[in-house]
Amino acid sequence: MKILPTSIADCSIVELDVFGDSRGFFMEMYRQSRYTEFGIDANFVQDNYSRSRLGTLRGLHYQLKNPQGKLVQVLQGEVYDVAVDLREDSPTFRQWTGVRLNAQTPQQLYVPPGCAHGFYVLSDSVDFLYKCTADYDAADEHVLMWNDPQIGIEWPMTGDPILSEKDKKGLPFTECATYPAV
Ligand SMILES: Cc1cn([C@H]2C[C@H](O)[C@@H](COP(=O)(O)OP(=O)(O)O[C@H]3O[C@@H](C)C(=O)[C@@H](O)[C@H]3O)O2)c(=O)[nH]c1=O
Repeated sequence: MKILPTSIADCSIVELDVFGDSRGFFMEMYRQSRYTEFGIDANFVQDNYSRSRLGTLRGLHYQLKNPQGKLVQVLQGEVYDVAVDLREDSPTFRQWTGVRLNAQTPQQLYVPPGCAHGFYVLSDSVDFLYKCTADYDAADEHVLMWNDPQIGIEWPMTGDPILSEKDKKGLPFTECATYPAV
């Protein structure tokens, strides 16, 4: 296992060890003690699985009162995965990072609490699995507009993305509540 930094503070790429043999392969997808040892000291309480079709964009989501750290991974297909730092006291406040995640490369992205998260689907379909450090709370969910010009995410996209009704109503950064400095 290896941890690679991204341009966002505390947001890291996790490279997983894969053990291949004549039967196929084996990999550990999460072991709390190892992640803690490697600096991802998180207590995950919920696992989510979604399937999305080509051209779908989910996000950019965050919970304000109960922020969720997320450990995300693609089981089938490929996405462009994005985190936007909304922590006012972070050195990378207002910045974004994007990483291609696919099933062929055994990688995860750890998105710390205090970031908005979203992904864009680059393959015919995507199976997306992720762990969260806080329970989902629909009443606490906020959506940052995926194409906010002030954030300026460079999505590798052609044409208009497929969005949920909720994500179509995402707010521009200037109207989004952020995480105050503590
Ligand atoms: C996220 C979530 C949704 N749901 C329900 C609510 C709704 O009826 C249905 C679909 O929800 P959504 O449209 O919000 O699903 P989705 O757009 O996939 O939401 C997810 O997007 C990615 C980018 C994230 O970062 C996640 O944290 C999560 O917000 O599933 C739950 O029951 N539990 C959950 O944890």
